[in-house]
Amino acid sequence: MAAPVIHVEGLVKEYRRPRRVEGLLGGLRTLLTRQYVTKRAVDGVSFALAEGELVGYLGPNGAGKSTTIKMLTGILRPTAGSVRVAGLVPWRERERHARNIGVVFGQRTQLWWDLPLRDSLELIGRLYGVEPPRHRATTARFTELLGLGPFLDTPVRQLSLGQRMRGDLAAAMLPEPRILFLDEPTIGLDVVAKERIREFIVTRNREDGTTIVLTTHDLDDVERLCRRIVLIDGGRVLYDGDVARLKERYAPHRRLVVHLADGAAWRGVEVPGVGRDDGAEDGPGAVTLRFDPARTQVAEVIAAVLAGHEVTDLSLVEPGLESVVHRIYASREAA
Ligand SMILES: Nc1ncnc2c1ncn2[C@@H]1O[C@H](COP(=O)(O)OP(=O)(O)OP(=O)(O)O)[C@@H](O)[C@H]1O
Repeated sequence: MAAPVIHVEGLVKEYRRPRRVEGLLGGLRTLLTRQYVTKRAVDGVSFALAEGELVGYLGPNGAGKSTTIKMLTGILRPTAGSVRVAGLVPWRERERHARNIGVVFGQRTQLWWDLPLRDSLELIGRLYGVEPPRHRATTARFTELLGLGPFLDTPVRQLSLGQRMRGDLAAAMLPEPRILFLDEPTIGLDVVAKERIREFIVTRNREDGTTIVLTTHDLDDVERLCRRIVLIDGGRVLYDGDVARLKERYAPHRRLVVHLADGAAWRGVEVPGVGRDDGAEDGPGAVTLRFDPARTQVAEVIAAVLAGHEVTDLSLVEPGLESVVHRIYASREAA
């Protein structure tokens, strides 16, 4: 990898909270004795991102995602470990760092609540000192791509969540940052708004080479946008790599759904390693087979099915990321 644009090494963040003792006397004791409980939210996370990567940073609730992002954006100072983003230490060189990054938090807005969206975008250009002609051109391009036109003159407080999110994304990208942090950018949006936002993210990454770190619980976002994911739980990295390889590792099987012609009976297939999928909820006239594509070729399975049956339809089902990730979380909980 060329020199990474984000380099995280042994990152640790501990939160310290006063230990609470119940009751009035307990409250007094809390104040007097000042005992603390320490919560290690991030526990030795390391990863490196090359310029232009688009990575999903995933994990269940409380895994430590937001805490990591807060350290990468310079909001929080780590307890231990190191972070460099575009060569800077985020919490130490906050102002210079802020010029390199864009941040969108799905639940909050950075737009001016009382101003029309158009004015917010204009102000951002001035704040970041973007040359006016360039700013006008970028605003026009993003207005078109994100469909902002119909509500540019509406005060931000009157925008729907989907409209506001599109406005927030435009605002974050107008200064053309090298790195974009997106925290749940599609939360609560309808499918059309989600798609528009995903398209915009992909385009910024491909066309402008923006490095993007995406935190989301929506695995459709990840399937659509990311080749690589970093999966964390309990503050530690569980997996870092290709989405495709993750599926191969945790869900190696494929499924072939066979729809039999009216009245045809299922007589089975004699191919080693191919069997009926016990977990599948087959409707009438449908049979689901399960096989490992590393051992058995799909063409072989199909040929065997067709040789012994009259079939109206066949469909091959790839494992979804959702089921793979659920399986990983569940195996962690059971451990
Ligand atoms: N300010 C804080 N003080 C104390 N503990 C905190 C604080 N912020 C987060 N935590 C704890 O740190 C852990 C990690 O929290 P974090 O918000 O980073 O998780 P997350 O992966 O972003 O979760 P979610 O998906 O629910 O947003 C959790 O156990 C959380 O309760």
